[in-house]
Amino acid sequence: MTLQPASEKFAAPPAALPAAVAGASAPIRSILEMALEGGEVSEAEGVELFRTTGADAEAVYATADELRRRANGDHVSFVVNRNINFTNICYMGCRFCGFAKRSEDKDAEWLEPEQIVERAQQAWDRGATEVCIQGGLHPKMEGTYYRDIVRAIKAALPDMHIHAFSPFEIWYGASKTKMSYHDFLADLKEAGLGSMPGTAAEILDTEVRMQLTKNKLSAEKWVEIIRAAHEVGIPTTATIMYGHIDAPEHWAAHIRLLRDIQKDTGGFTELVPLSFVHTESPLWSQNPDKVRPGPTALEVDLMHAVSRIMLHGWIDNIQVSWTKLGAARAQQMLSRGVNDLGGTLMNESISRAAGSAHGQEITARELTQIIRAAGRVPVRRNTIYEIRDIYDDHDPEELAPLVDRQGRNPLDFLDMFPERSALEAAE
Ligand SMILES: C[S@@+](CC[C@H](N)C(=O)[O-])C[C@H]1O[C@@H](n2cnc3c(N)ncnc32)[C@H](O)[C@@H]1O
Ligand SMILES: Nc1c(NC[C@H](O)[C@H](O)[C@H](O)CO)[nH]c(=O)[nH]c1=O
Ligand SMILES: N[C@@H](Cc1ccc(O)cc1)C(=O)O
Ligand code: SF4
Repeated sequence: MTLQPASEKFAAPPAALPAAVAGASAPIRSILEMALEGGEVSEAEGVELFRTTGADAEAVYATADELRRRANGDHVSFVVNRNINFTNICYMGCRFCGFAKRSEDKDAEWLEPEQIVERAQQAWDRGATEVCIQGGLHPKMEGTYYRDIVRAIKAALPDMHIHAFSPFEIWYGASKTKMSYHDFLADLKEAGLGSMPGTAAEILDTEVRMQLTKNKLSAEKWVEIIRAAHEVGIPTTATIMYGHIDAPEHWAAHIRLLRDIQKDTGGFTELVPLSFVHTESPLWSQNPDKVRPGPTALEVDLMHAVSRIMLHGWIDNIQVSWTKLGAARAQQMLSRGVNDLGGTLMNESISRAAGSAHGQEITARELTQIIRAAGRVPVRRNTIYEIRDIYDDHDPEELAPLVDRQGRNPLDFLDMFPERSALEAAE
């Protein structure tokens, strides 16, 4: 991989301890001081940090904020992208998922390659640099469909970055075509796949996965596919879906596992903590006594902060998901170790299907306002975190104009998407 471990990019400058660390209890203070001196937080120490409250939790946030500042400075990034969920037809039966439908359901969807290309073209015309493509595991789909999608988009839009297909989809395509993960991935890369979402990770623990997904894609297979992707030169994101039947022990083990992989491959671009959205999730509605309705506010704060601390020097981009948390909470996460607000998305549907009400899209203008209001500098990036624009003019009225490829401001004409307006009107 060409991606360089962040530890080599940023030597840890000795700095004064954040004041809040002094207010922590002795055991927490010693873990945080060690982390601030460049030490590595172990899995057991991670669990301790996840269990903090009050002044201890404040010290964890201050440490995360300091490490974020050392790694990313004042920049907070985002990418202009569009989600294309080419089908929601899926029979895998993951119990947390509100997105999957059966073929006969009235809201079942299937997009042909021409329709996918049309959406990618509209996104390109609005200034998107990435399409983020994921779908259900349709029972009648050919394993070669994944490659067909990539080829069709690249033929029309050679410069569009294709960020697509979770390890679960790769497992499905490789099984259907009877190819090894390595060969299947190399084939996709050759067709033009740029990177992969590290979804389907959920909680990388066998017992938890038995209850969430009947272990259809095991933790070991998720890791094997991610390692194979990094090996063939496909970077991936990393995710953790938390706040259901999981506990701090699972979170610390999950994050340590991601760190171990990163030490070998350098292939992760970012971690995206995904709060479990319970409202329309069968997992919750069928077991409201045993399943938590998503993480508490404290858990959300700690997830972002402890991830930053445990991954420091290895995965230095911590993304908050505005679609799970909404804009206001996403902004608060900027003081919990977060340096990235993810994508504009244009058509978010997975969180919506699970009951989330934060809309299908956020404009780049809204993102820049959120970032500025937090006293940081908005930065537009591409998928692999190369900086494209820095909006360091702090007068909001004099924003550097964000202009699409036809010279229009792509951020202010949402009515170009009739399906969005119709859905939003129906809410
Ligand atoms: C819906 S799947 C689509 C791709 C592919 N079918 C898969 O499972 O990997 C993508 C991801 O959405 C997330 N997701 C699904 N339902 C969710 C929910 N109720 N709350 C939070 N995240 C959810 C999970 O992390 C899942 O891996
Ligand atoms: N957090 C969510 C994302 N994040 C992914 C980004 O939008 C982007 O694709 C990635 O950072 C690579 O550049 N996407 C979703 O669809 N839903 C989320 O909740
Ligand atoms: N975070 C994923 C994308 C994603 C996350 C959550 C979702 O519900 C859907 C998609 C990525 O790597 O790009
Ligand atoms: S999470 Fe993915 S694989 Fe599982 S049911 Fe939902 S769409 Fe299907």
